[in-house]
Amino acid sequence: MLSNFKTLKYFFIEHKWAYILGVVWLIFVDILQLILPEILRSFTDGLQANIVGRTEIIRYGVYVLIIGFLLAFFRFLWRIFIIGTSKKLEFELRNKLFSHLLKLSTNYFNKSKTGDLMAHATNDINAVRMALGPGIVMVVDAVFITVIATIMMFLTTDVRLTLLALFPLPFLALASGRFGKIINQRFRKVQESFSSLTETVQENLSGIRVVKTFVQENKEVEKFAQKNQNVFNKQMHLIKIFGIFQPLIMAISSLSYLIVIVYGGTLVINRDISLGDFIAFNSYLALLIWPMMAAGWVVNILQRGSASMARINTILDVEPEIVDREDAVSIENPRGNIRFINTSFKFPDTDEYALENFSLDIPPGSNIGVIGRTGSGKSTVASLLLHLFEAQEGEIQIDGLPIEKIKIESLRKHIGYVDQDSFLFSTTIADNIAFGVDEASREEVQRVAKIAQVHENILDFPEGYETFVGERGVTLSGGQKQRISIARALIKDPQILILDDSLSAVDTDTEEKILAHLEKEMEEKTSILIAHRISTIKDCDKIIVLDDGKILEEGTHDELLKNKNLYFELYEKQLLEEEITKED
Ligand SMILES: Nc1ncnc2c1ncn2[C@@H]1O[C@H](COP(=O)(O)OP(=O)(O)OP(=O)(O)O)[C@@H](O)[C@H]1O
Repeated sequence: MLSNFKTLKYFFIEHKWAYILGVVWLIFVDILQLILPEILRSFTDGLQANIVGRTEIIRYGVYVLIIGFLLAFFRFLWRIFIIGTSKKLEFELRNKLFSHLLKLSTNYFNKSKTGDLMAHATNDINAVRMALGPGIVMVVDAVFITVIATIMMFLTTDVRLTLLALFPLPFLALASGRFGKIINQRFRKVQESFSSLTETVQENLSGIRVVKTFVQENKEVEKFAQKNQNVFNKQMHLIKIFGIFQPLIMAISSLSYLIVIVYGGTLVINRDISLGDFIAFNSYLALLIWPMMAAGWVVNILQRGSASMARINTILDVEPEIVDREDAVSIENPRGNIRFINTSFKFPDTDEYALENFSLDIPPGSNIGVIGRTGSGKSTVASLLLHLFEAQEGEIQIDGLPIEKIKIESLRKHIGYVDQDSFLFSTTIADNIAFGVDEASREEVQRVAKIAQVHENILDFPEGYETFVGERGVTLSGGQKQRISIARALIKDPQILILDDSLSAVDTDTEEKILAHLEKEMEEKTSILIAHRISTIKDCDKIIVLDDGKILEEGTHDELLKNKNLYFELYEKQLLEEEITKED
Protein backbone atom coordinates (compact mmCIF):
# COMPACT_ATOMS: atom_id res chain seq x y z
CA MET A 1 0.00 0.00 0.00
CA LEU A 2 2.77 2.43 0.95
CA SER A 3 4.76 1.67 -2.20
CA ASN A 4 2.42 3.93 -4.19
CA PHE A 5 3.81 6.89 -2.30
CA LYS A 6 7.31 6.22 -3.62
CA THR A 7 6.81 8.96 -6.20
CA LEU A 8 6.80 11.43 -3.32
CA LYS A 9 10.04 10.21 -1.78
CA TYR A 10 11.84 13.36 -2.90
CA PHE A 11 9.25 15.45 -1.06
CA PHE A 12 9.64 13.53 2.20
CA ILE A 13 13.41 13.83 2.00
CA GLU A 14 13.16 17.54 1.31
CA HIS A 15 10.67 18.12 4.13
CA LYS A 16 11.83 15.47 6.58
CA TRP A 17 12.54 18.01 9.32
CA ALA A 18 9.08 19.50 9.06
CA TYR A 19 7.58 16.04 9.52
CA ILE A 20 10.02 15.00 12.28
CA LEU A 21 9.50 18.21 14.25
CA GLY A 22 5.75 18.01 13.63
CA VAL A 23 5.68 14.53 15.15
CA VAL A 24 7.80 15.78 18.09
CA TRP A 25 5.33 18.60 18.78
CA LEU A 26 2.47 16.16 18.44
CA ILE A 27 4.08 13.88 21.02
CA PHE A 28 4.55 16.89 23.33
CA VAL A 29 0.81 17.53 23.05
CA ASP A 30 0.08 13.89 23.84
CA ILE A 31 2.41 13.93 26.86
CA LEU A 32 0.79 17.11 28.18
CA GLN A 33 -2.63 15.52 27.73
CA LEU A 34 -1.43 12.47 29.65
CA ILE A 35 -0.18 14.64 32.54
CA LEU A 36 -3.65 16.03 33.17
CA PRO A 37 -5.09 12.80 34.67
CA GLU A 38 -2.13 12.70 37.07
CA ILE A 39 -2.82 16.25 38.22
CA LEU A 40 -6.48 15.35 38.73
CA ARG A 41 -5.49 12.23 40.68
CA SER A 42 -3.22 14.05 43.10
CA PHE A 43 -5.70 16.96 43.44
CA THR A 44 -8.65 14.68 44.25
CA ASP A 45 -6.62 12.58 46.68
CA GLY A 46 -5.31 15.76 48.29
CA LEU A 47 -8.87 17.09 48.64
CA GLN A 48 -10.01 13.85 50.23
CA ALA A 49 -7.10 13.80 52.64
CA ASN A 50 -7.85 17.43 53.49
CA ILE A 51 -4.35 18.50 52.61
CA VAL A 52 -5.37 20.80 49.78
CA GLY A 53 -5.88 24.35 50.94
CA ARG A 54 -6.58 27.59 49.11
CA THR A 55 -2.94 28.04 48.02
CA GLU A 56 -2.92 24.44 46.71
CA ILE A 57 -6.05 25.08 44.68
CA ILE A 58 -4.37 28.10 43.09
CA ARG A 59 -1.22 26.04 42.47
CA TYR A 60 -3.23 23.30 40.69
CA GLY A 61 -5.12 25.96 38.79
CA VAL A 62 -1.82 27.45 37.60
CA TYR A 63 -0.62 23.96 36.53
CA VAL A 64 -3.75 23.41 34.47
CA LEU A 65 -3.48 26.89 32.99
CA ILE A 66 0.16 26.37 31.99
CA ILE A 67 -0.65 23.00 30.46
CA GLY A 68 -3.56 24.57 28.64
CA PHE A 69 -1.30 27.24 27.15
CA LEU A 70 1.41 24.76 26.24
CA LEU A 71 -1.18 22.48 24.64
CA ALA A 72 -2.48 25.35 22.54
CA PHE A 73 1.06 26.34 21.54
CA PHE A 74 2.22 22.86 20.54
CA ARG A 75 -1.06 22.11 18.80
CA PHE A 76 -0.51 25.21 16.72
CA LEU A 77 3.05 24.03 15.94
CA TRP A 78 2.14 20.52 14.82
CA ARG A 79 -0.65 21.81 12.68
CA ILE A 80 1.73 24.18 10.90
CA PHE A 81 4.44 21.53 10.59
CA ILE A 82 2.38 18.49 9.58
CA ILE A 83 -0.86 19.81 8.11
CA GLY A 84 0.98 22.79 6.58
CA THR A 85 3.52 20.48 4.93
CA SER A 86 0.76 18.25 3.61
CA LYS A 87 -0.86 21.34 2.06
CA LYS A 88 2.50 22.13 0.47
CA LEU A 89 2.56 18.59 -0.88
CA GLU A 90 -0.90 19.10 -2.35
CA PHE A 91 0.30 22.34 -3.95
CA GLU A 92 3.41 20.72 -5.45
CA LEU A 93 1.58 17.62 -6.62
CA ARG A 94 -1.02 19.74 -8.36
CA ASN A 95 1.69 21.76 -10.15
CA LYS A 96 3.51 18.58 -11.08
CA LEU A 97 0.39 16.93 -12.47
CA PHE A 98 -0.61 19.98 -14.49
CA SER A 99 2.83 20.54 -15.99
CA HIS A 100 3.03 16.82 -16.79
CA LEU A 101 -0.37 16.87 -18.48
CA LEU A 102 0.65 19.78 -20.68
CA LYS A 103 3.73 17.84 -21.79
CA LEU A 104 1.66 14.89 -23.01
CA SER A 105 0.84 14.48 -26.66
CA THR A 106 -2.49 15.60 -28.05
CA ASN A 107 -3.44 12.00 -28.67
CA TYR A 108 -3.55 11.37 -24.91
CA PHE A 109 -6.33 13.95 -24.59
CA ASN A 110 -8.26 12.34 -27.41
CA LYS A 111 -8.33 9.18 -25.32
CA SER A 112 -8.91 10.68 -21.85
CA LYS A 113 -12.03 12.30 -20.51
CA THR A 114 -11.51 15.85 -19.26
CA GLY A 115 -13.88 15.17 -16.37
CA ASP A 116 -11.70 12.27 -15.19
CA LEU A 117 -8.54 14.34 -15.40
CA MET A 118 -10.24 17.09 -13.40
CA ALA A 119 -11.27 14.54 -10.78
CA HIS A 120 -7.66 13.38 -10.46
CA ALA A 121 -6.54 16.96 -10.01
CA THR A 122 -9.07 17.57 -7.24
CA ASN A 123 -10.37 14.49 -5.40
CA ASP A 124 -7.32 12.28 -5.78
CA ILE A 125 -4.81 14.93 -4.79
CA ASN A 126 -6.98 15.77 -1.79
CA ALA A 127 -7.11 12.11 -0.75
CA VAL A 128 -3.31 11.92 -0.92
CA ARG A 129 -3.04 15.02 1.25
CA MET A 130 -5.46 13.55 3.79
CA ALA A 131 -3.31 10.43 4.02
CA LEU A 132 -0.06 12.30 4.41
CA GLY A 133 -1.35 15.00 6.77
CA PRO A 134 -4.20 14.00 9.08
CA GLY A 135 -3.38 10.33 8.35
CA ILE A 136 0.09 10.65 9.88
CA VAL A 137 -1.31 12.58 12.86
CA MET A 138 -3.83 9.83 13.51
CA VAL A 139 -1.21 7.10 13.37
CA VAL A 140 1.09 8.90 15.81
CA ASP A 141 -1.77 9.83 18.12
CA ALA A 142 -3.32 6.40 18.05
CA VAL A 143 -0.09 4.57 18.77
CA PHE A 144 1.38 6.95 21.35
CA ILE A 145 -1.72 7.73 23.39
CA THR A 146 -2.96 4.14 23.33
CA VAL A 147 0.35 2.73 24.51
CA ILE A 148 1.07 5.33 27.24
CA ALA A 149 -2.51 5.65 28.52
CA THR A 150 -2.88 1.87 28.72
CA ILE A 151 0.44 1.50 30.54
CA MET A 152 -0.53 4.27 32.97
CA MET A 153 -3.90 2.64 33.61
CA PHE A 154 -2.25 -0.71 34.30
CA LEU A 155 0.48 0.77 36.49
CA THR A 156 -1.50 3.28 38.50
CA THR A 157 -4.88 1.61 38.94
CA ASP A 158 -6.24 -1.89 39.10
CA VAL A 159 -5.23 -4.45 36.44
CA ARG A 160 -8.64 -6.13 36.32
CA LEU A 161 -10.45 -2.79 36.07
CA THR A 162 -8.14 -1.81 33.21
CA LEU A 163 -8.72 -5.07 31.35
CA LEU A 164 -12.49 -4.87 31.78
CA ALA A 165 -12.72 -1.20 30.85
CA LEU A 166 -10.53 -1.62 27.78
CA PHE A 167 -12.44 -4.67 26.57
CA PRO A 168 -15.04 -2.74 24.49
CA LEU A 169 -12.48 -0.39 22.93
CA PRO A 170 -11.17 -2.67 20.17
CA PHE A 171 -14.82 -2.96 19.03
CA LEU A 172 -14.77 0.81 18.75
CA ALA A 173 -11.78 0.59 16.39
CA LEU A 174 -13.46 -2.21 14.48
CA ALA A 175 -16.75 -0.32 14.16
CA SER A 176 -15.08 2.89 13.06
CA GLY A 177 -13.02 0.95 10.51
CA ARG A 178 -16.07 -0.78 9.07
CA PHE A 179 -18.27 2.26 9.10
CA GLY A 180 -15.43 4.44 7.85
CA LYS A 181 -15.25 2.31 4.73
CA ILE A 182 -18.98 2.50 4.11
CA ILE A 183 -19.01 6.23 4.84
CA ASN A 184 -16.18 6.72 2.35
CA GLN A 185 -18.03 4.79 -0.34
CA ARG A 186 -21.24 6.67 0.23
CA PHE A 187 -19.43 9.98 0.39
CA ARG A 188 -17.85 9.22 -2.98
CA LYS A 189 -21.28 8.44 -4.41
CA VAL A 190 -22.50 11.83 -3.16
CA GLN A 191 -19.53 13.50 -4.85
CA GLU A 192 -20.10 11.62 -8.10
CA SER A 193 -23.78 12.45 -8.19
CA PHE A 194 -22.96 16.06 -7.42
CA SER A 195 -20.41 16.38 -10.21
CA SER A 196 -22.89 14.87 -12.63
CA LEU A 197 -25.37 17.53 -11.50
CA THR A 198 -22.83 20.33 -11.98
CA GLU A 199 -22.00 18.98 -15.41
CA THR A 200 -25.67 19.19 -16.39
CA VAL A 201 -25.90 22.78 -15.18
CA GLN A 202 -22.71 23.75 -16.99
CA GLU A 203 -23.75 22.07 -20.25
CA ASN A 204 -27.20 23.61 -20.15
CA LEU A 205 -25.91 27.08 -19.46
CA SER A 206 -23.23 27.01 -22.14
CA GLY A 207 -25.57 25.30 -24.59
CA ILE A 208 -28.55 27.49 -23.67
CA ARG A 209 -29.11 28.53 -27.30
CA VAL A 210 -29.45 24.92 -28.41
CA VAL A 211 -31.75 24.13 -25.49
CA LYS A 212 -33.99 27.08 -26.31
CA THR A 213 -34.07 26.69 -30.07
CA PHE A 214 -34.96 23.03 -29.69
CA VAL A 215 -37.53 23.97 -27.01
CA GLN A 216 -36.05 21.48 -24.58
CA GLU A 217 -36.31 23.61 -21.41
CA ASN A 218 -38.92 21.43 -19.70
CA LYS A 219 -37.14 18.22 -20.56
CA GLU A 220 -33.86 19.60 -19.27
CA VAL A 221 -35.52 20.85 -16.07
CA GLU A 222 -36.90 17.37 -15.57
CA LYS A 223 -33.50 15.83 -16.21
CA PHE A 224 -31.99 18.22 -13.69
CA ALA A 225 -34.67 17.40 -11.11
CA GLN A 226 -33.89 13.71 -11.52
CA LYS A 227 -30.19 14.27 -10.98
CA ASN A 228 -30.93 16.56 -8.06
CA GLN A 229 -33.13 13.84 -6.59
CA ASN A 230 -30.24 11.44 -7.02
CA VAL A 231 -27.93 13.79 -5.06
CA PHE A 232 -30.56 14.03 -2.32
CA ASN A 233 -30.98 10.24 -2.17
CA LYS A 234 -27.22 9.73 -1.95
CA GLN A 235 -26.97 12.32 0.80
CA MET A 236 -29.75 10.65 2.76
CA HIS A 237 -27.93 7.38 2.32
CA LEU A 238 -24.85 8.98 3.85
CA ILE A 239 -26.75 10.64 6.68
CA LYS A 240 -28.37 7.33 7.60
CA ILE A 241 -25.03 5.64 8.05
CA PHE A 242 -23.78 8.58 10.13
CA GLY A 243 -26.99 8.28 12.10
CA ILE A 244 -26.14 4.70 13.01
CA PHE A 245 -22.40 5.24 13.39
CA GLN A 246 -22.37 8.03 15.94
CA PRO A 247 -24.83 6.47 18.43
CA LEU A 248 -23.01 3.14 18.04
CA ILE A 249 -19.70 4.75 18.98
CA MET A 250 -21.40 6.42 21.96
CA ALA A 251 -22.92 3.09 22.99
CA ILE A 252 -19.61 1.24 22.84
CA SER A 253 -17.74 3.93 24.78
CA SER A 254 -20.60 4.14 27.29
CA LEU A 255 -20.10 0.44 27.90
CA SER A 256 -16.55 1.18 29.06
CA TYR A 257 -17.83 3.94 31.34
CA LEU A 258 -20.52 1.60 32.68
CA ILE A 259 -17.86 -0.94 33.62
CA VAL A 260 -15.74 1.76 35.26
CA ILE A 261 -18.70 3.13 37.25
CA VAL A 262 -19.89 -0.28 38.45
CA TYR A 263 -16.60 -2.05 39.01
CA GLY A 264 -14.40 1.03 39.64
CA GLY A 265 -17.01 2.45 42.02
CA THR A 266 -16.99 -0.81 43.97
CA LEU A 267 -13.20 -0.71 44.16
CA VAL A 268 -13.37 2.84 45.57
CA ILE A 269 -15.96 1.82 48.19
CA ASN A 270 -13.80 -1.16 49.15
CA ARG A 271 -10.83 1.23 49.30
CA ASP A 272 -8.90 -0.88 46.80
CA ILE A 273 -8.28 2.29 44.76
CA SER A 274 -8.51 5.94 45.80
CA LEU A 275 -11.06 8.43 44.48
CA GLY A 276 -8.13 10.15 42.72
CA ASP A 277 -7.31 6.86 40.95
CA PHE A 278 -10.93 6.59 39.87
CA ILE A 279 -10.99 10.14 38.43
CA ALA A 280 -7.58 9.70 36.72
CA PHE A 281 -8.73 6.38 35.27
CA ASN A 282 -11.79 8.04 33.76
CA SER A 283 -9.63 10.75 32.22
CA TYR A 284 -7.34 8.16 30.64
CA LEU A 285 -10.36 6.37 29.28
CA ALA A 286 -11.66 9.60 27.75
CA LEU A 287 -8.27 10.11 26.14
CA LEU A 288 -8.40 6.64 24.62
CA ILE A 289 -11.75 6.98 22.85
CA TRP A 290 -10.42 9.25 20.04
CA PRO A 291 -7.30 7.18 19.20
CA MET A 292 -9.45 4.06 19.04
CA MET A 293 -11.78 5.71 16.54
CA ALA A 294 -8.77 7.12 14.70
CA ALA A 295 -7.23 3.65 14.45
CA GLY A 296 -10.28 2.54 12.49
CA TRP A 297 -10.44 5.66 10.33
CA VAL A 298 -6.76 5.83 9.56
CA VAL A 299 -6.77 2.54 7.67
CA ASN A 300 -9.40 3.95 5.34
CA ILE A 301 -7.65 7.25 4.93
CA LEU A 302 -4.36 5.54 4.08
CA GLN A 303 -6.05 3.08 1.72
CA ARG A 304 -7.90 5.86 -0.07
CA GLY A 305 -4.77 7.99 -0.28
CA SER A 306 -2.80 5.06 -1.63
CA ALA A 307 -5.43 4.26 -4.28
CA SER A 308 -5.54 7.91 -5.31
CA MET A 309 -1.75 8.08 -5.47
CA ALA A 310 -1.77 4.99 -7.69
CA ARG A 311 -4.18 6.73 -10.08
CA ILE A 312 -2.02 9.86 -10.12
CA ASN A 313 1.09 7.71 -10.69
CA THR A 314 -0.59 6.13 -13.72
CA ILE A 315 -0.87 9.58 -15.27
CA LEU A 316 2.61 10.65 -14.21
CA ASP A 317 4.01 7.48 -15.79
CA VAL A 318 2.53 8.25 -19.19
CA GLU A 319 5.32 9.29 -21.51
CA PRO A 320 4.63 11.88 -24.18
CA GLU A 321 4.28 10.01 -27.48
CA ILE A 322 6.17 12.66 -29.39
CA VAL A 323 9.46 13.78 -27.89
CA ASP A 324 12.63 15.35 -29.21
CA ARG A 325 15.09 12.87 -30.62
CA GLU A 326 18.55 13.05 -29.15
CA ASP A 327 20.00 14.39 -32.37
CA ALA A 328 17.21 16.94 -32.87
CA VAL A 329 18.34 20.45 -33.70
CA SER A 330 16.81 23.89 -33.53
CA ILE A 331 16.14 25.65 -36.79
CA GLU A 332 16.99 29.30 -37.07
CA ASN A 333 15.48 31.39 -39.85
CA PRO A 334 13.99 28.57 -41.94
CA ARG A 335 13.16 29.38 -45.54
CA GLY A 336 9.96 27.39 -45.34
CA ASN A 337 10.45 24.76 -48.02
CA ILE A 338 8.04 21.97 -47.05
CA ARG A 339 8.16 18.51 -48.57
CA PHE A 340 5.92 15.54 -47.92
CA ILE A 341 7.51 12.44 -49.44
CA ASN A 342 5.24 9.40 -49.82
CA THR A 343 3.75 10.07 -46.40
CA SER A 344 1.20 7.59 -45.08
CA PHE A 345 -0.50 7.95 -41.74
CA LYS A 346 -3.13 6.19 -39.67
CA PHE A 347 -4.40 7.70 -36.41
CA PRO A 348 -3.58 5.53 -33.39
CA ASP A 349 -6.06 2.66 -32.93
CA THR A 350 -7.55 3.09 -36.40
CA ASP A 351 -7.27 0.87 -39.46
CA GLU A 352 -7.92 3.40 -42.20
CA TYR A 353 -5.26 5.65 -43.63
CA ALA A 354 -6.05 9.30 -42.92
CA LEU A 355 -3.34 10.16 -45.46
CA GLU A 356 -1.95 7.69 -47.96
CA ASN A 357 1.11 8.05 -50.14
CA PHE A 358 0.92 11.78 -49.82
CA SER A 359 3.66 13.68 -51.68
CA LEU A 360 3.81 17.42 -51.96
CA ASP A 361 6.55 19.98 -52.50
CA ILE A 362 5.83 23.48 -51.24
CA PRO A 363 8.58 25.90 -52.29
CA PRO A 364 9.47 28.71 -49.87
CA GLY A 365 7.41 31.82 -50.34
CA SER A 366 4.56 30.02 -52.10
CA ASN A 367 1.02 29.42 -51.02
CA ILE A 368 -0.82 26.16 -51.31
CA GLY A 369 -4.52 25.55 -51.11
CA VAL A 370 -5.88 22.28 -49.77
CA ILE A 371 -9.47 21.38 -50.48
CA GLY A 372 -11.57 18.26 -50.31
CA ARG A 373 -14.67 16.77 -48.83
CA THR A 374 -15.08 16.61 -45.07
CA GLY A 375 -12.94 13.88 -43.53
CA SER A 376 -10.66 13.70 -46.56
CA GLY A 377 -7.51 14.34 -44.50
CA LYS A 378 -6.98 18.09 -44.83
CA SER A 379 -6.40 18.81 -41.12
CA THR A 380 -4.23 15.72 -40.90
CA VAL A 381 -1.74 17.41 -43.23
CA ALA A 382 -1.46 20.26 -40.69
CA SER A 383 -1.25 17.89 -37.69
CA LEU A 384 1.64 16.01 -39.27
CA LEU A 385 3.49 19.15 -40.23
CA LEU A 386 3.12 20.43 -36.66
CA HIS A 387 4.51 17.07 -35.49
CA LEU A 388 1.45 16.47 -33.32
CA PHE A 389 1.49 12.95 -34.76
CA GLU A 390 4.19 10.96 -36.48
CA ALA A 391 3.66 9.48 -39.93
CA GLN A 392 4.19 5.73 -40.07
CA GLU A 393 5.62 5.80 -43.58
CA GLY A 394 7.45 8.35 -45.70
CA GLU A 395 9.04 11.58 -44.63
CA ILE A 396 8.19 15.20 -44.04
CA GLN A 397 10.99 17.73 -44.49
CA ILE A 398 11.47 21.38 -43.80
CA ASP A 399 14.32 22.91 -45.77
CA GLY A 400 15.54 19.37 -46.45
CA LEU A 401 15.57 18.37 -42.75
CA PRO A 402 13.18 15.60 -41.64
CA ILE A 403 10.89 17.07 -38.98
CA GLU A 404 11.80 14.30 -36.53
CA LYS A 405 15.24 15.87 -36.48
CA ILE A 406 13.92 19.29 -35.60
CA LYS A 407 13.29 20.21 -31.98
CA ILE A 408 9.52 20.30 -31.49
CA GLU A 409 9.58 23.69 -29.80
CA SER A 410 11.68 25.18 -32.59
CA LEU A 411 9.46 23.67 -35.30
CA ARG A 412 6.22 24.94 -33.78
CA LYS A 413 7.77 28.35 -33.10
CA HIS A 414 8.16 28.90 -36.81
CA ILE A 415 4.66 27.74 -37.72
CA GLY A 416 1.65 29.98 -37.24
CA TYR A 417 -1.34 27.67 -36.97
CA VAL A 418 -4.95 28.79 -36.96
CA ASP A 419 -7.05 25.84 -35.91
CA GLN A 420 -10.58 24.99 -36.95
CA ASP A 421 -12.11 25.67 -33.53
CA SER A 422 -10.60 29.15 -33.08
CA PHE A 423 -10.42 28.50 -29.38
CA LEU A 424 -9.91 31.67 -27.31
CA PHE A 425 -9.02 31.96 -23.63
CA SER A 426 -11.12 33.84 -21.06
CA THR A 427 -8.88 36.87 -21.00
CA THR A 428 -8.67 40.17 -22.87
CA ILE A 429 -8.61 40.33 -26.65
CA ALA A 430 -5.10 41.84 -26.53
CA ASP A 431 -3.84 38.96 -24.36
CA ASN A 432 -5.46 36.44 -26.70
CA ILE A 433 -3.71 37.92 -29.70
CA ALA A 434 -0.37 38.07 -27.86
CA PHE A 435 -0.76 34.48 -26.53
CA GLY A 436 2.11 32.97 -28.48
CA VAL A 437 4.76 35.61 -27.83
CA ASP A 438 6.56 36.69 -24.67
CA GLU A 439 5.86 40.35 -25.18
CA ALA A 440 3.99 42.39 -27.73
CA SER A 441 3.54 46.12 -28.04
CA ARG A 442 0.07 47.51 -28.51
CA GLU A 443 1.13 48.67 -32.00
CA GLU A 444 2.11 45.12 -32.97
CA VAL A 445 -1.17 43.71 -31.62
CA GLN A 446 -3.10 46.29 -33.60
CA ARG A 447 -1.03 45.72 -36.72
CA VAL A 448 -1.86 42.02 -36.89
CA ALA A 449 -5.48 42.69 -35.96
CA LYS A 450 -5.67 45.04 -38.93
CA ILE A 451 -4.28 42.38 -41.27
CA ALA A 452 -6.90 39.97 -39.94
CA GLN A 453 -9.56 42.64 -40.54
CA VAL A 454 -10.76 42.58 -36.95
CA HIS A 455 -9.31 45.87 -35.67
CA GLU A 456 -12.47 47.90 -36.36
CA ASN A 457 -14.62 45.29 -34.64
CA ILE A 458 -12.41 45.32 -31.59
CA LEU A 459 -12.59 49.11 -31.33
CA ASP A 460 -16.38 48.82 -31.26
CA PHE A 461 -16.25 46.67 -28.12
CA PRO A 462 -16.84 48.52 -24.82
CA GLU A 463 -13.23 48.34 -23.74
CA GLY A 464 -11.52 47.87 -27.07
CA TYR A 465 -8.50 45.59 -26.88
CA GLU A 466 -9.00 45.27 -23.11
CA THR A 467 -12.43 43.70 -23.52
CA PHE A 468 -12.73 40.29 -21.94
CA VAL A 469 -13.65 37.36 -24.13
CA GLY A 470 -16.05 34.60 -23.12
CA GLU A 471 -18.06 34.14 -19.97
CA ARG A 472 -16.73 37.23 -18.24
CA GLY A 473 -16.96 39.47 -21.26
CA VAL A 474 -18.27 39.82 -24.79
CA THR A 475 -19.66 36.98 -26.83
CA LEU A 476 -17.79 36.92 -30.10
CA SER A 477 -19.23 35.81 -33.40
CA GLY A 478 -17.66 32.83 -35.15
CA GLY A 479 -16.08 35.14 -37.73
CA GLN A 480 -14.64 37.45 -35.05
CA LYS A 481 -13.14 34.50 -33.24
CA GLN A 482 -11.58 33.24 -36.45
CA ARG A 483 -10.06 36.62 -37.23
CA ILE A 484 -8.66 37.05 -33.72
CA SER A 485 -7.13 33.57 -34.08
CA ILE A 486 -5.53 34.62 -37.35
CA ALA A 487 -4.06 37.70 -35.63
CA ARG A 488 -2.79 35.41 -32.84
CA ALA A 489 -0.93 33.30 -35.40
CA LEU A 490 0.45 36.30 -37.29
CA ILE A 491 1.95 38.03 -34.26
CA LYS A 492 4.46 35.17 -34.02
CA ASP A 493 5.81 36.35 -37.38
CA PRO A 494 5.90 32.74 -38.54
CA GLN A 495 7.80 31.57 -41.61
CA ILE A 496 5.02 29.07 -42.28
CA LEU A 497 1.34 29.91 -41.86
CA ILE A 498 -1.44 27.32 -41.82
CA LEU A 499 -5.05 28.43 -41.90
CA ASP A 500 -7.19 25.37 -41.18
CA ASP A 501 -10.64 26.30 -42.44
CA SER A 502 -10.18 29.61 -40.67
CA LEU A 503 -12.18 31.83 -42.97
CA SER A 504 -15.33 29.72 -43.14
CA ALA A 505 -17.33 32.07 -40.90
CA VAL A 506 -16.16 35.24 -42.63
CA ASP A 507 -18.11 36.79 -45.52
CA THR A 508 -16.46 36.64 -48.93
CA ASP A 509 -15.71 40.39 -49.06
CA THR A 510 -13.85 40.32 -45.74
CA GLU A 511 -12.20 37.08 -46.80
CA GLU A 512 -10.88 38.78 -49.93
CA LYS A 513 -9.47 41.66 -47.87
CA ILE A 514 -7.80 39.30 -45.40
CA LEU A 515 -6.28 37.26 -48.20
CA ALA A 516 -4.97 40.37 -49.93
CA HIS A 517 -3.30 41.55 -46.72
CA LEU A 518 -1.98 38.10 -45.98
CA GLU A 519 -0.43 37.91 -49.41
CA LYS A 520 1.63 41.00 -48.62
CA GLU A 521 2.47 39.84 -45.10
CA MET A 522 3.46 36.36 -46.26
CA GLU A 523 5.26 37.43 -49.43
CA GLU A 524 8.54 35.76 -48.53
CA LYS A 525 6.90 33.07 -46.46
CA THR A 526 5.02 29.83 -46.99
CA SER A 527 1.26 29.52 -46.48
CA ILE A 528 -1.05 26.54 -46.46
CA LEU A 529 -4.71 27.41 -46.79
CA ILE A 530 -7.06 24.57 -45.91
CA ALA A 531 -10.62 25.31 -46.95
CA HIS A 532 -13.99 24.07 -48.04
CA ARG A 533 -14.71 27.18 -50.03
CA ILE A 534 -13.16 27.63 -53.48
CA SER A 535 -13.04 31.42 -52.95
CA THR A 536 -10.45 30.97 -50.17
CA ILE A 537 -7.94 29.10 -52.28
CA LYS A 538 -8.61 30.01 -55.88
CA ASP A 539 -5.64 32.39 -56.10
CA CYS A 540 -3.14 29.98 -54.52
CA ASP A 541 0.02 29.10 -56.45
CA LYS A 542 -1.05 25.50 -56.31
CA ILE A 543 -4.16 23.70 -55.12
CA ILE A 544 -4.39 20.08 -54.11
CA VAL A 545 -7.66 18.23 -53.94
CA LEU A 546 -7.79 15.50 -51.33
CA ASP A 547 -10.13 12.57 -51.45
CA ASP A 548 -10.09 9.80 -48.89
CA GLY A 549 -6.56 10.63 -47.73
CA LYS A 550 -5.11 10.69 -51.25
CA ILE A 551 -4.30 13.50 -53.65
CA LEU A 552 -6.94 13.31 -56.33
CA GLU A 553 -5.88 16.32 -58.35
CA GLU A 554 -3.42 19.17 -58.18
CA GLY A 555 -2.79 22.35 -60.13
CA THR A 556 -3.86 25.96 -60.31
CA HIS A 557 -7.50 27.01 -60.16
CA ASP A 558 -7.75 27.24 -63.95
CA GLU A 559 -6.02 23.92 -64.51
CA LEU A 560 -8.29 22.18 -62.06
CA LEU A 561 -11.40 23.64 -63.63
CA LYS A 562 -10.28 22.26 -66.93
CA ASN A 563 -9.84 18.82 -65.36
CA LYS A 564 -13.58 18.66 -64.80
CA ASN A 565 -13.13 16.40 -61.80
CA LEU A 566 -13.98 16.86 -58.09
CA TYR A 567 -12.66 20.45 -57.93
CA PHE A 568 -14.86 21.40 -60.86
CA GLU A 569 -17.80 19.71 -59.20
CA LEU A 570 -17.24 21.64 -55.97
CA TYR A 571 -16.85 24.86 -57.92
CA GLU A 572 -20.10 24.37 -59.82
CA LYS A 573 -21.96 23.55 -56.67
CA GLN A 574 -20.63 26.58 -54.81
CA LEU A 575 -21.31 28.85 -57.76
CA LEU A 576 -24.88 27.64 -57.81
CA GLU A 577 -25.22 28.18 -54.06
CA GLU A 578 -23.87 31.71 -54.42
CA GLU A 579 -26.37 32.52 -57.14
CA ILE A 580 -29.23 31.20 -55.06
CA THR A 581 -28.09 33.29 -52.09
CA LYS A 582 -27.83 36.39 -54.29
CA GLU A 583 -31.36 35.87 -55.60
CA ASP A 584 -32.62 35.63 -52.00
N1 LIG B 1 -7.62 12.07 -33.46
C1 LIG B 1 -8.14 11.25 -34.37
N2 LIG B 1 -8.21 9.93 -34.10
C2 LIG B 1 -8.72 9.08 -35.01
N3 LIG B 1 -9.17 9.44 -36.21
C3 LIG B 1 -9.14 10.74 -36.54
C4 LIG B 1 -8.62 11.71 -35.63
N4 LIG B 1 -8.71 12.92 -36.22
C5 LIG B 1 -9.25 12.72 -37.44
N5 LIG B 1 -9.50 11.42 -37.64
C6 LIG B 1 -10.04 10.78 -38.86
O1 LIG B 1 -9.13 10.98 -39.93
C7 LIG B 1 -9.78 11.33 -41.12
C8 LIG B 1 -9.26 12.65 -41.68
O2 LIG B 1 -9.60 13.68 -40.77
P1 LIG B 1 -9.28 15.20 -41.00
O3 LIG B 1 -9.65 15.93 -39.76
O4 LIG B 1 -7.91 15.36 -41.51
O5 LIG B 1 -10.30 15.56 -42.16
P2 LIG B 1 -10.62 16.98 -42.81
O6 LIG B 1 -10.51 16.80 -44.27
O7 LIG B 1 -9.80 18.04 -42.18
O8 LIG B 1 -12.15 17.13 -42.42
P3 LIG B 1 -12.98 18.49 -42.16
O9 LIG B 1 -13.09 19.19 -43.45
O10 LIG B 1 -14.32 17.96 -41.71
O11 LIG B 1 -12.25 19.23 -41.14
C9 LIG B 1 -11.26 11.35 -40.81
O12 LIG B 1 -11.80 10.11 -41.21
C10 LIG B 1 -11.34 11.48 -39.31
O13 LIG B 1 -12.47 10.81 -38.79
